[in-house]
Amino acid sequence: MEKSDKTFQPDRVLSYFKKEWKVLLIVTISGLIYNLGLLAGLWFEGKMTGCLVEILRGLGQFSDMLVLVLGYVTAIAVVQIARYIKRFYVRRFANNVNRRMKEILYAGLVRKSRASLRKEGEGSIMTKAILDVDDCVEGMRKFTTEIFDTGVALAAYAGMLLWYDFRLALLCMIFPPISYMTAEKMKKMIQRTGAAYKEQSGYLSNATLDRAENAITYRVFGCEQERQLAYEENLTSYEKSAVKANIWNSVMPPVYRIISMVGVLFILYFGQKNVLGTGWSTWTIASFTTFLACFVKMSVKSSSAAKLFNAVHKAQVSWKRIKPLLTKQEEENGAKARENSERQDTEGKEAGLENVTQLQIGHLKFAYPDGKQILNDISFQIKKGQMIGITGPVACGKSTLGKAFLCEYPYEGQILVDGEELQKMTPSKRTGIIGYLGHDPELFNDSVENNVLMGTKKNAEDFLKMVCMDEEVKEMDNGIQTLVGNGGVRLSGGQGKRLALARTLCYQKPVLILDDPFSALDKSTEKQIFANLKEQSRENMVLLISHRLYLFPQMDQIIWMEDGKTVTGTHEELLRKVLEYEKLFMEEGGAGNEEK
Ligand SMILES: Nc1ncnc2c1ncn2[C@@H]1O[C@H](COP(=O)(O)OP(=O)(O)OP(=O)(O)O)[C@@H](O)[C@H]1O
Repeated sequence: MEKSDKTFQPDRVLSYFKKEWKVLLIVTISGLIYNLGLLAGLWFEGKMTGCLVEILRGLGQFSDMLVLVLGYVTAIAVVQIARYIKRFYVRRFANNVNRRMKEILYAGLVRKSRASLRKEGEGSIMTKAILDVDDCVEGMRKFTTEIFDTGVALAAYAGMLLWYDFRLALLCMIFPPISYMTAEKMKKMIQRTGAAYKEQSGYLSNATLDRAENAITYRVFGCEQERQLAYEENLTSYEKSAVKANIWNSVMPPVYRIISMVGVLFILYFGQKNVLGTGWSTWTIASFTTFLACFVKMSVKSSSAAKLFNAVHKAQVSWKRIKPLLTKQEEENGAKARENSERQDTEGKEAGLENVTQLQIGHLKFAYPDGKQILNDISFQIKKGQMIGITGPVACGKSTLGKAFLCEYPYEGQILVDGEELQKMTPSKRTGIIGYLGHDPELFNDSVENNVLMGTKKNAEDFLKMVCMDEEVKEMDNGIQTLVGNGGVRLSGGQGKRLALARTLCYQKPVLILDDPFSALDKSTEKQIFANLKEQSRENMVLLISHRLYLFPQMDQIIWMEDGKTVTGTHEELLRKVLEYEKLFMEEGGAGNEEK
């Protein structure tokens, strides 16, 4: 696994070029050889034409021609080999940058707060960001290629033209810049249509996800027809925007090429005057041929420079969008989380944990930005090795209390981790301390194994065993490599929950918040997993939110929540203090169900 590089700045394009300096050095050397070979080819072409004329006049030798032909063939061979090497390494450069950017991007998206993801639309942001990385890298690849294919070659051709006849050269060279300016003028249109296309493709991916995830609900409630129409509308807008963007992208390059070629007309007129000895310079046929060939090549190259503008403009739009997601913090967070998790594997499970001994919650108050006060003056403590059960009536704020630890929204009061305020910690430190499993298992369309490991190199089976899922997974079509579908659609509710729990346990954290992790399980599986969890979390602190109380006698402490306030105590104390708690516990079988 690649370690985080201190000097690397993920939000600077130059950093990606610097990181690939070795590959770019090979590109530079092969690019220079390629361009020198191209010039040599043109020089040989002119010389061969001149030699042919001499032979036809009976003044030249065939042996001279043979030497020129051999030189020409060698130049072409060198050009082709250098070209192959250059292209191979430019592609390699692009692949390396693409992989690096996507790694940082995934780390960023995985750690982005739910609130901001929801605001931007999860599907949309993911799809857009991945497309953006591709466009951006394509721009960087084209830029790297064109530096040699265009930049160096243009300078060499211009030098050669000026050397043959500077007046004619200056006259002809007016047109390529006009072609550049035209490309520059078209920039806004290409950017606008490109951005519209990206936006539509984001909407479409959202609509597709919505159709897949909520298909049954729409069918049951008879909204399928209406949803289908809405989807068709999305598809039509997407097609329209794709066609528009493509037209602007493909129509303009031929226009740029025609503009830059206009100089040929001047060469034919003034060039023949030079050959006849009545022009600005005195030329042979060979000089005329070389000049014309040089200009044609230069025009073709300048039209690719104009094309390069398009690619770079597109890349700029994409870069602007993904830049905020490519931050140093996210790069380090991703690397740190994986390193920690792998260290746990090699040095024993406790080694990678931050050493946290105590959590103190004092006068905690919380309200959602658009809502009423949900938590109102909550205080309790938890020590290393303890497990706390949190329960209370429906919608009393249990999940909200769990989420407060994620610091997605500001809270009042304190959550102190060994005396340090959680809210003031850096996100990377907080991520290293708080482990969280919410109602939504948040599974992605990959194998069972990858859903557990999320990039770490542990043994996924160990964690599947802890959540009593190892046998079930073995019986799946492709065992641990079985794809679970987007959001885990190919799994049962209980399997999805357990798989998410396995992932949470795989990324051991000192504080573990589990929001109703057993809701879709039968009692015997729940008991077994609970026993494994207790065993595994002797070095953690676990806050377990649940409606099912029959395991609560085994908790070190219980928090009863009601009206944003709490009553804290042992199970026995709660039975005495809170009538509602006693009632709920008895309804589940009471003492007969206790598992001391
Ligand atoms: N993102 C949100 N924005 C605004 N209000 C919210 C949000 N999430 C939850 N609420 C509100 O906060 C209150 C508490 O919700 P919460 O999910 O924390 O309760 P809960 O005790 O976990 O419920 P349950 O027992 O059903 O799991 C509810 O009134 C809910 O409507």
